[in-house]
Amino acid sequence: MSTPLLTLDNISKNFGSLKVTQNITLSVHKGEALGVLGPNGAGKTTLFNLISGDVLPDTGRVHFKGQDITRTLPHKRCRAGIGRSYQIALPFEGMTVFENLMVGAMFGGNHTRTSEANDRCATILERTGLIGRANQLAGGLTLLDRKRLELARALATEPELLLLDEIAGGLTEHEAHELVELVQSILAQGISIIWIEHVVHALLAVATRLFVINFGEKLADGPPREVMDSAEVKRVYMGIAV
Ligand SMILES: Nc1ncnc2c1ncn2[C@@H]1O[C@H](COP(=O)(O)OP(=O)(O)OP(=O)(O)O)[C@@H](O)[C@H]1O
Repeated sequence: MSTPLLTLDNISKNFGSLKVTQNITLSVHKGEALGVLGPNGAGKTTLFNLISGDVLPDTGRVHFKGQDITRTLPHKRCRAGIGRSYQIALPFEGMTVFENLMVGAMFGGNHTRTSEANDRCATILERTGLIGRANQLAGGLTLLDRKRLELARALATEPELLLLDEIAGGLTEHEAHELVELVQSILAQGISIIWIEHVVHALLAVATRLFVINFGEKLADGPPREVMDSAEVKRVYMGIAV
């Protein structure tokens, strides 16, 4: 098999006496959509923070495209191709939707010219259904549009690996369906994805593999159906006694 795009090798992280990530080993290959599941507080967002560099591990190594990035700063990881959305969207509220994207494109993208970044942002706004909101202030957006903007901003940084943190929560069925289609189109474009999501049916519509965490430890990693059918996953994640 080809070199993985991302590898976490035996990563651990404690916050004081709390063991939030325990000996996690994980690989993601180009073209994969890895779904991440786990109960509240299991350590899913911390896993993203360890990948994006917002948190540094106590032990273990992180590699991206074959390079050791264990101690690399977040902005450098972003420029290397790791884009992320945050669970709580915090756009620049006093800036327009378009300006928010431009910040991402100029910061993380590979554009030397503003006109290139402009074109790219317009394309992303079109794809994410935000083109009609381009000149609106981000602070006035609905929940769905805030989630779209969070994803659009991450896309503007031109990621090869996109980390999505609970983007479907709180959406109506129809809105979640639209979001799934958007994520599928991003995947089809060749961008690899890791998606933390409690809305399981949305996740299953996209994930090529599932990774389940419990108390910071890996509980399961494999094909989605197999993982969802596992007695241990049903017990821990869905609260079903088997
Ligand atoms: N910076 C921090 N300092 C101290 N404790 C933290 C910190 N970040 C996270 N934690 C704790 O680590 C544990 C795991 O948090 P994390 O946000 O990674 O879980 P999660 O699986 O994403 O949860 P949720 O599904 O509720 O979003 C929680 O108990 C949380 O309170």
